[in-house]
Amino acid sequence: MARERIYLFDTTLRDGAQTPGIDFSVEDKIAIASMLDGFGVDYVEGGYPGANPTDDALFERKRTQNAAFVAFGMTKRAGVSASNDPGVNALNRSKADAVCYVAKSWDYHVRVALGCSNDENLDNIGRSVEATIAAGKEAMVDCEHFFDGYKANPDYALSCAKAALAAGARWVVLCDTNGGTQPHEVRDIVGAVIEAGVPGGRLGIHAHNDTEQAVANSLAAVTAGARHLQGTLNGIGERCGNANLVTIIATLALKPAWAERFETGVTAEQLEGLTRLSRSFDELLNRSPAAQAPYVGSSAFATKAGIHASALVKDPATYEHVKPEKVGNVRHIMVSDQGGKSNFISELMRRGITVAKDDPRLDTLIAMVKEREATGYAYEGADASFELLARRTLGDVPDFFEVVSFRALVERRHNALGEIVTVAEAVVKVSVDGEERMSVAESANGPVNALDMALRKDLGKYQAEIADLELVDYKVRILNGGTEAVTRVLIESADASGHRWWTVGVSENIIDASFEALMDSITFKLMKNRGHAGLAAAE
Ligand SMILES: CC(=O)SCCNC(=O)CCNC(=O)[C@H](O)C(C)(C)COP(=O)(O)OP(=O)(O)OC[C@H]1O[C@@H](n2cnc3c(N)ncnc32)[C@H](O)[C@@H]1OP(=O)(O)O
Ligand SMILES: CC(=O)C(=O)O
Repeated sequence: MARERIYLFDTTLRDGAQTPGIDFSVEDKIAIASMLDGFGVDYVEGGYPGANPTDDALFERKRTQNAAFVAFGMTKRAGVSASNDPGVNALNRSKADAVCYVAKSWDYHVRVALGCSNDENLDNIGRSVEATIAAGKEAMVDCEHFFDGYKANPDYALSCAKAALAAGARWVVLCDTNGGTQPHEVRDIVGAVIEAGVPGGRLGIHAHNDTEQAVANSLAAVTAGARHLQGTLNGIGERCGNANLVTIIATLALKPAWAERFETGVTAEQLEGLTRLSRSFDELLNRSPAAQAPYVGSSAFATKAGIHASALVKDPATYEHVKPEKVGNVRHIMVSDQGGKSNFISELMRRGITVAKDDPRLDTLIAMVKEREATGYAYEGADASFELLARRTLGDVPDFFEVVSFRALVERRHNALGEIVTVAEAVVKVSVDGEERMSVAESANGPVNALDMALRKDLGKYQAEIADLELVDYKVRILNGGTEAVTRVLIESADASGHRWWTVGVSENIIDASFEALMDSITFKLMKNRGHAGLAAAE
């Protein structure tokens, strides 16, 4: 049976630009439009020409090759013709392929927000659509507040949709602007609109996520007959965001109930780039990807639980609703106090360490991880410290150096210019091959930085090897609180090979905790240099 086509409309650059904290430059918009254009979506809404210089500059050229490039704006105002309305002219003169008008469809809004008559609003919708078609562009209409409007006055809401349709709009898009409509209401209202004569093949949905139902509402609209879905990358958008197009794309493609009946423009090959698309977008926004994002999050196919891991290694289908590789994600079995032998064997294998299930050293390692996690360690976020603990338990880590003592102090004083400065000083004494070496360092960036500098100043024969070691991130978390508090420090390190690793330290004293994580980082680097740890060991 031939599958029906669902049309995907991306509004990341328009409704997404209304997200608090997000501010796109023209270059950002061009880059995102091009990411979307290569991904099989049908429409890319770029913004609102006439509203701001960024969007004016964007719409001086067409920015997509495959997807239709869409300009958004409001319908003409009452009392002026479409040809004399500057807003409508800016849209129709832009280099967009299509124009998406926002039109009021709730009579209360027509009265309060627009201050015109219901009939004038209908006329504004019709004339605006006609002007766009006359300009040689595809026209579509976002019926703002359609669901709330329909509940208040179904006849008027319907007449707005029909005015758009009669004037030739390719798509009439029902908007849940305030985001409070529930899936069963969407299904009923979309069904009623189709029943009233608006064909599903010209009907779309634009759902907001204020009750976390935007994806469910979009799919409910498809169930009822709508064939055009609007959404944004990673669900950004005004207030709580829009329907997450990433989730919608994967669900339509991978869930048999949808995939057997419908197809979108996204191919199976493009789908494998979904995780990359979602993460590249976050990268561009300079924010961390949401670990628990469906399909594409780093936790979407991760398990800590021992019972799950044990079944997963026998057959991944036991605990996965789809295969991670279908969306370009990866399975991740983690080690922690929630894990059993299967988690550990799987993670050790990934690191090139083979250990039998009945090896007593495996029991020792698991017991150590669980005991240490109970005192504050967190190994799922400290891959290198876990690997060192595992290799130490298996007797694989040499004593490269020994720290005989260290001291750190912080002083607030006047400098030579009479300014008040706070300076940290550290002294570290290490022993390499039985020979003691003492290093002193001073830092304006605090005692941990001073200790790190002193520790890495003179490691004797290992000094040259750690020259490219860099500390790139440092996280501190106080556990338990109160006077009993312990501090967990996580340090991310990197070297010239581009490899990054995390180490952990825990103590009642933040300096001790930091020092422990620093020492693990250096030891891991020395192991890695010898091909005895990290990726090199697994190859
Ligand atoms: C549900 C949505 O997401 S709709 C999209 C919302 N997005 C934005 O508003 C972002 C871009 N907007 C802007 O930059 C500005 O609001 C502009 C440039 C469009 C307009 O700015 P201004 O002319 O200063 O008007 P202002 O923003 O104060 O008010 C909006 C005006 O549009 C009118 N209007 C709103 N919707 C419509 C509509 N669908 N059709 C016709 N007029 C409309 C309002 O009645 C109001 O008119 P008034 O000034 O006569 O009261
Ligand atoms: C048009 C739009 O963004 C809305 O109604 O939510």
